[in-house]
Amino acid sequence: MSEPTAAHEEQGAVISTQGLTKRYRGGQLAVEGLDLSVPRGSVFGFLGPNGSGKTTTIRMLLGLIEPTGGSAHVLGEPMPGSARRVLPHVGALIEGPALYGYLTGRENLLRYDAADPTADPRSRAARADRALERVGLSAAAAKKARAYSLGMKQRLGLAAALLQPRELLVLDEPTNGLDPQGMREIRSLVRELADDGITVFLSSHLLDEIEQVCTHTAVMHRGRLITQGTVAQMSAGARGRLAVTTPDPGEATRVLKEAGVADLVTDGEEVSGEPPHAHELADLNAALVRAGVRVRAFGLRRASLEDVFVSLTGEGFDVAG
Ligand SMILES: Nc1ncnc2c1ncn2[C@@H]1O[C@H](COP(=O)(O)OP(=O)(O)OP(=O)(O)O)[C@@H](O)[C@H]1O
Repeated sequence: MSEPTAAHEEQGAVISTQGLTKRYRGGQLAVEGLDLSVPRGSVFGFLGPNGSGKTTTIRMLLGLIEPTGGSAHVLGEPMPGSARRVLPHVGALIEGPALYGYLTGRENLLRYDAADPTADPRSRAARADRALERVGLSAAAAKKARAYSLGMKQRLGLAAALLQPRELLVLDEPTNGLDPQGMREIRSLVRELADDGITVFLSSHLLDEIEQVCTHTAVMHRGRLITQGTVAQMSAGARGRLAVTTPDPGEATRVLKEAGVADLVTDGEEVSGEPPHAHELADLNAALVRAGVRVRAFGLRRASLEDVFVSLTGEGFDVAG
């Protein structure tokens, strides 16, 4: 087994990949030349439409499949070569947890714990109870898992991933299929885990989810990385849109067009467009008022990750890869 590669951890990267590539046997190039760097302590959102290569990347990071090119380091060690040493420090939840419906939540956790050869049986019950408490399932611990909602099942899966202390949690689409309440629960749980110092790497095809919970993000498109950085940097990098709310959208559109505002879109009482570089926003507002347009609200809307994606790929976010 090789020694930890200090260089990767020195940079503070919990996950780093260099030219990571996967071509499936059928010839499908699922991931191509991926250079990823996940800082320690981040909540890292791995974002991309369905089919963009997220699950394939996660499976390579966890050593479940071999890359066909490039390399990956997790916790400073090469994967899949050091999987046996690395994986005990990594909690993972991919493709929903495997649960026995006829067992209670607590019994399911005891089973998971018993499957871990390094777990001391004498402290098993205490570990299961602590994990249940951490994910807010103590009150439902004695219920059969088949009576759990999807959100509760997902939290039980997280509890299983948290039986041992972890440095890194890898979650593949953790809120997929959940109702809004279930989504909120998982998101707040992710924030709590991050506050406890665990680095969280989660994949999602939901832009607002990444904006709500993540500090950093990497955006995939057709197997390639198109950008990565902090969520704040990314939104700041893309230009926001000028948005005017008015009961006179027709007249507002005319005035704004004359003032050089491009890509004007009217949606009910809101007119939005690309703010012109040369213009002071105050002058635009003054022009509207001079023309008799009644302005209810006027301002720049922060760019969303969707704006970033569209500006980088020229495609909407709903594309199937
Ligand atoms: N075992 C496999 N054999 C062949 N092709 C595969 C295999 N698994 C995935 N692919 C293909 O690789 C590409 C990337 O798939 P992947 O599942 O990694 O994307 P994803 O971003 O995770 O999407 P989703 O959210 O839909 O799972 C897709 O075109 C998919 O059809």
